[in-house]
Amino acid sequence: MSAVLCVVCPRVHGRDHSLPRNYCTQRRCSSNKLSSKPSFSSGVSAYSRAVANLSRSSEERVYEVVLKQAALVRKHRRESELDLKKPVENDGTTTIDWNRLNEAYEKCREFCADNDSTFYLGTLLMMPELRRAFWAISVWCRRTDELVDGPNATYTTLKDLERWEKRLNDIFEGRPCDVYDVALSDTASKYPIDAQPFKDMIEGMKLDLTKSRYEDFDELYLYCYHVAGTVGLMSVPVIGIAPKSKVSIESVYNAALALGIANQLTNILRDVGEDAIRGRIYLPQDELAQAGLSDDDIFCGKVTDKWRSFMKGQIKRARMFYDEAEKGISELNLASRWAVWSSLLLYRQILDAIEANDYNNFTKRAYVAKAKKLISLPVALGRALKGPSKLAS
Ligand SMILES: CC(C)=CCC/C(C)=C/CC/C(C)=C/CC/C(C)=C/[C@@H]1[C@@H](COP(=O)(O)OP(=O)(O)O)[C@]1(C)CC/C=C(\C)CC/C=C(\C)CCC=C(C)C
Ligand SMILES: [Mn+2]
Repeated sequence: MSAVLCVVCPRVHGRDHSLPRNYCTQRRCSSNKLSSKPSFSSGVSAYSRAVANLSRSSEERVYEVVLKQAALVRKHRRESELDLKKPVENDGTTTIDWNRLNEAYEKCREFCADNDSTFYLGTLLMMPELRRAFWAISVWCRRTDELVDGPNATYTTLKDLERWEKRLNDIFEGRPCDVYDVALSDTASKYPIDAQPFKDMIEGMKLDLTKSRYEDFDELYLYCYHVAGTVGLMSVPVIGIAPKSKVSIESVYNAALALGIANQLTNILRDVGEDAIRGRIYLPQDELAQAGLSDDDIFCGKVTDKWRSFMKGQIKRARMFYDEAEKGISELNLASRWAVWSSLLLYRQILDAIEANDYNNFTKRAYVAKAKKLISLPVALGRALKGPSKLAS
């Protein structure tokens, strides 16, 4: 075993890199390191914490979130087994306004159908109760993104995002502010979802207000975690892990995280031209330089051989994250596997469309035709019907 440059992150690992994905194994190593460390809450100063954070890779920092989310699931399972967390029964003093709740979810459905048609199609393949939860989560994500990407984004300040975070706390504490929040508040009360990934998404949007370049993939990975990997972490507690699954909860969360990252890398590659118009380049600067490309080449938007070759590498990396995500889908509850497979297959096809456009993502939008989307659905169903892996991880 020799030290080899990682194909995904820019570091050198002492691992057998004949494995298709080494970053995952590397992540496991860091999990060992993390679990043997004293907890940060045990008297370490904020300064040392900041220094410790600087010396850790983005993957290590994100993996720490994964460990915490997995620990929460374990705690929730224990509590349910002990019957400590009985669903709150209505004692007659609280009246649930079912009409208002149904209206709220209906509003979310409309919003999701209008703004995120690919994910909306996926939700239609879920059971009605889960579908509603996903509409509520999806609407919150889209509205959060709109704060920094929507028509009024130029007026959004860090203060606004802080207010948005306070409002999130209210949602989780059962004090919804508007009709869409009513639905998310209800979803948060029904599923063991944690506010952390939602807060982390808001942090990602803060990055969008302050940052328009990413030095290397490590920086970009952290951005992708914030704006998209978080969606994977929000989703697992709603979908649930198959009772027969023998793999660790962490590995399922890792796969969900990978799906979010893969989707975001795909978004980035699809939107290079649109982002450049807004002065944003979500591509690793060091890799652009290695390919002999500069910001000006992106702003000029000329498809050259250098660009094609650079794009091939970026597409390859995005596909690796999809491969990582695939490994976890069969561990999810059967009722949602079809939806997850579909959304993965549909989104991944955008990468094929970029190739079909001869890598012109400056002026041509890569899109997947409706017929192609529909053909993917039975393929997704076939894959979904395969059960959890027999081997424990
Ligand atoms: C084990 C395993 C594989 C589990 C699967 C877990 C799972 C369901 C993961 C979902 C991952 C997912 C769909 C991530 C979305 C990532 C994404 C596209 C984020 C976008 C951010 C910013 O994008 P940008 O501004 O660059 O691009 P636009 O041009 O604006 O699009 C987002 C826009 C954030 C908003 C995200 C959403 C609206 C997506 C919400 C999706 C869900 C809640 C999941 C729906 C899941 C299914 C299966 C249908
Ligand atoms: Mn956006």
